Amino acid sequence: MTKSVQIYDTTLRDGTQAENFNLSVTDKVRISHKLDDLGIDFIEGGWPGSNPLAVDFFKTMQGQTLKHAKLAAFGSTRLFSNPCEKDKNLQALIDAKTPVITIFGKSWDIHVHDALRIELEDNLRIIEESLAYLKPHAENLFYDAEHFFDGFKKNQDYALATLEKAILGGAECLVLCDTNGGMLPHEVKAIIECVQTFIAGHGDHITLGIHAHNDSETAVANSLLALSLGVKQVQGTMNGYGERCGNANLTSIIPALGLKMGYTAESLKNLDKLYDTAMFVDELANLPHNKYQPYVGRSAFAHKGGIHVSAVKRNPLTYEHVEPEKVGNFRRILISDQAGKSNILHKAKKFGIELDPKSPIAASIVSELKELENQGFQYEGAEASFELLMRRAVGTHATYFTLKGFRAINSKRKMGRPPETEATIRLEVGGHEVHTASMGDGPVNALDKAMRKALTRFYPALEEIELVDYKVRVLTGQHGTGAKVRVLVESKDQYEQWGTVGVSVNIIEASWQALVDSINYKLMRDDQRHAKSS
Ligand SMILES: CC(=O)SCCNC(=O)CCNC(=O)[C@H](O)C(C)(C)COP(=O)(O)OP(=O)(O)OC[C@H]1O[C@@H](n2cnc3c(N)ncnc32)[C@H](O)[C@@H]1OP(=O)(O)O
Ligand SMILES: CC(=O)C(=O)O
Repeated sequence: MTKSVQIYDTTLRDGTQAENFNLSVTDKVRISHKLDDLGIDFIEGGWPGSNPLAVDFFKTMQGQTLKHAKLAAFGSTRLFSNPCEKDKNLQALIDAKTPVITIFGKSWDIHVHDALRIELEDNLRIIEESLAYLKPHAENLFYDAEHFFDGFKKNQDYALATLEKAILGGAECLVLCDTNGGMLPHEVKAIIECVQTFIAGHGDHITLGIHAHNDSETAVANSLLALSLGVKQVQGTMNGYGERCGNANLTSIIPALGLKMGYTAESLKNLDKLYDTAMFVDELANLPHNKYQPYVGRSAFAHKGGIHVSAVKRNPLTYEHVEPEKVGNFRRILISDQAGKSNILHKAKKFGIELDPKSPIAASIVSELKELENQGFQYEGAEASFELLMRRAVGTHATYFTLKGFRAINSKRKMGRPPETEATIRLEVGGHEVHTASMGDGPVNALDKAMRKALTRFYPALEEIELVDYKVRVLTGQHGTGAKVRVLVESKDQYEQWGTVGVSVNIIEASWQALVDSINYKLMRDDQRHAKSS
């Protein structure tokens, strides 16, 4: 028998309660369509009683069509001092004109006394009355029982009484919230079973949902457990964004339901869009992607240890719990001091380098790599430098220029005035000697400019290179300003982006190595492209 589940995404509401996670109306609209493409069933767009941005968003969405998802507006029960028809929050929910309305109410007695400062009976009234008032305005009416688990542990009868009032008010789904995120899986089971027995007497049209926060790192586990017990709706956010430590991460829950638990839902038909959706949300929120995230992280299927790589190449099941393609992710093989021959052979194939597994060159590349990594080089983020290293080892590299000497001068003449920097360089290119100079914002910038000035005469395509990132890392184990540094340079042209690395006790020398690799890589790739097209 197939089991169905409703996926309710609150990235646009609870997600935006996360520190540094902010979205404009346009971002929210774009994310809504992306979530709809993924097949999310319900998209909670915001709290219209809270801010004008949420109101604008719902207005904008009134003119848009979603293929599958239903939009939900979120708010609270009415203020005790207001009758429903005068409560601004309830009016804003109606004005949002969404097919779904979700309101939260208090389940925990201390919240009623200390946060709302009203009597327990009065809270029961506002829950029932608010829901009953909203009922005619919503196709689906959901009730978020805030702090349900904590409330249940402290005063079970009262927590259940709030649910009863929500049912009487007309809520069709009672969403049990672990608002403080403190619940552990073994506690969740007993509470859900008790609630299931309680609601069984109220007809089978009432369903349960779960909304878990991640303060104990158990939001996904608690949600999956709840679903396995028969809960029908799961609420969460993309990449787990949310108040404090975040919400249950739908990018982990959705694939678990589809690939491991035998559920059906629209988004489970589109699992291969999950990685792309997760990246899209990070991109619009302008937050760095968490590469270590399960399923959708860039490292989720990145194999580093030689033993792992060797086995994965023979059978991916040996070190992968699911196929990366199923969630739109892909397998990566990393190069580091933990690599073995299998990592090297994999890269050789990827770079189009012929390398006999039995040849001593493969083994010598592994030892050279380990020696260089020991000196501080790191190739995980500098694959272009590694490709050049491999080509030098097999003898298929080209020499585009030779250094005859460079000088970088940094002169500071007065306190409070910026220094002046200048670099001169002498290179030999195809039998010609070139000698150029350039000023720069700093010695590395001046050197980069002087080198390009010298080379673009011979290789005009170098003008296409853009330096997109320049990172310096002081390597531990050495002293203060005499420490070794590792420089990582990220470059791009119209075709691709590539990383190169340099290491030295001298930051200019380390930068020079990374810049030279970047230029050599560009020229090599252009040659390969020309060879292919001719
Ligand atoms: C568990 C959750 O994540 S719930 C969602 C939480 N999200 C947010 O708070 C973000 C949006 N919030 C807001 O924009 C504002 O807090 C508003 C507009 C909702 C309220 O703003 P203000 O009126 O200035 O009050 P404030 O921010 O101090 O919130 C406390 C008020 O909410 C009331 N309140 C809190 N929960 C509820 C509830 N479930 N039902 C009714 N009222 C509630 C409190 O009683 C208090 O009102 P009071 O001072 O009249 O007693
Ligand atoms: C409703 C909600 O966001 C919570 O209880 O966490």
